[in-house]
Amino acid sequence: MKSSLREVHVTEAVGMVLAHDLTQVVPGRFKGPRFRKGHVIREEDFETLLSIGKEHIYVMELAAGELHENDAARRIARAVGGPRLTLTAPSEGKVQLVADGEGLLKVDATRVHAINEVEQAVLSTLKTDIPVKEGEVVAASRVIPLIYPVERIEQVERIAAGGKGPVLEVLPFRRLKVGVVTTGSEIYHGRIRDRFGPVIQEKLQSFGSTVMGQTLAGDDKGLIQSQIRAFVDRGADLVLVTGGMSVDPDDRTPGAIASLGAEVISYGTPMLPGSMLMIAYYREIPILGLPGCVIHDAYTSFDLFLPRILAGEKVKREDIVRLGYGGLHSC
Ligand SMILES: Nc1nc2c(c(=O)[nH]1)N[C@H]1C(S)=C(S)[C@@H](COP(=O)(O)OP(=O)(O)OC[C@H]3O[C@@H](n4cnc5c(N)ncnc54)[C@H](O)[C@@H]3O)O[C@H]1N2
Ligand code: MOO
Repeated sequence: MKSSLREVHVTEAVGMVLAHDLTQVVPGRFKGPRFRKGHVIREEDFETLLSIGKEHIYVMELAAGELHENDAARRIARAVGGPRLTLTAPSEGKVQLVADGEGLLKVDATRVHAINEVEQAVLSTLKTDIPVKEGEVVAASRVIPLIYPVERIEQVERIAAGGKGPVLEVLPFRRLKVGVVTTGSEIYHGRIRDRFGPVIQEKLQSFGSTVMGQTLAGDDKGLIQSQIRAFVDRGADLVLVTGGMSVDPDDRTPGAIASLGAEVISYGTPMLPGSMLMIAYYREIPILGLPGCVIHDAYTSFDLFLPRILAGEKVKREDIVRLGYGGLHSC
């Protein structure tokens, strides 16, 4: 049997039950459901219904193998939503996935693309690897028609289940102890005031991590190395080395980190600002060489990688290489 969708003029529809949400748009003031699915039409609704362009309403009977848009949207959202995500109730046929707490959003773009290949299924997400806050909407699902074939939803469900882990999830941030080694003879000798410390302190604090200490190393390679080692020995989960990242002969940070015996993932990142960033691992602890721009630019390559490190991910060479495309922010 095929579903039936019978059209009834609003003035004839008193006592009938709405089959879907009806949207009102008042530009600049309101966009949302004016009447909800399940609402029983009353005479006093006529004027409003006609003013939002609804001369007819629909009486719907679903056949076997068919789903109401709300149920279809709910099933897509359930199929893709992983840990630390909650679903909202459908509204205007749309279900939202909301972060339960702050963390790093992971989205499997390949499966999102495959799901959107399914005719008239919609899964719209934020981009992967961004930090999200508690209560933030990270994705939404819906289908375009009011009545949707169940076999297409089953196709969506197969795609969602056919990969490693969920399509979407939020990884919690770990609370790290962070050591800061500040290079530069101008800081060491007190010629200028250090401006890295406060910036780093604030960024880490906003993620719930703490700076366990900051030491000054001048431009002395041996001192930079011993201070990094000392932080690692004292249990640092991350060491940030500030300044001295450019090509000047007395900029010693990259050389100091490399000759520690650290595994250097990259010195140089195709994102601006932050192209002189260095990422290395020493005894499994991430060591980041931070360029001067971190002091004055609100969003650099450091801000892109920090949330991933806080979520416990190890940065790989390919993560860095891929940053160039779309990586020009400001410089
Ligand atoms: N010839 C080239 N020049 C530069 C290149 C390049 O590839 N070739 N890259 C540019 C980019 S991009 C950046 S970013 C900077 C990297 O600078 P550094 O990280 O080496 O920073 P410094 O040279 O040590 O200092 C630059 C500037 O910032 C002041 N500074 C440093 N540390 C602190 C601190 N803790 N508190 C306050 N101020 C600090 C320092 O005194 C300098 O004035 O290189 C570009 N140049
Ligand atoms: O590391 Mo540099 O900003 O690209 O500012």
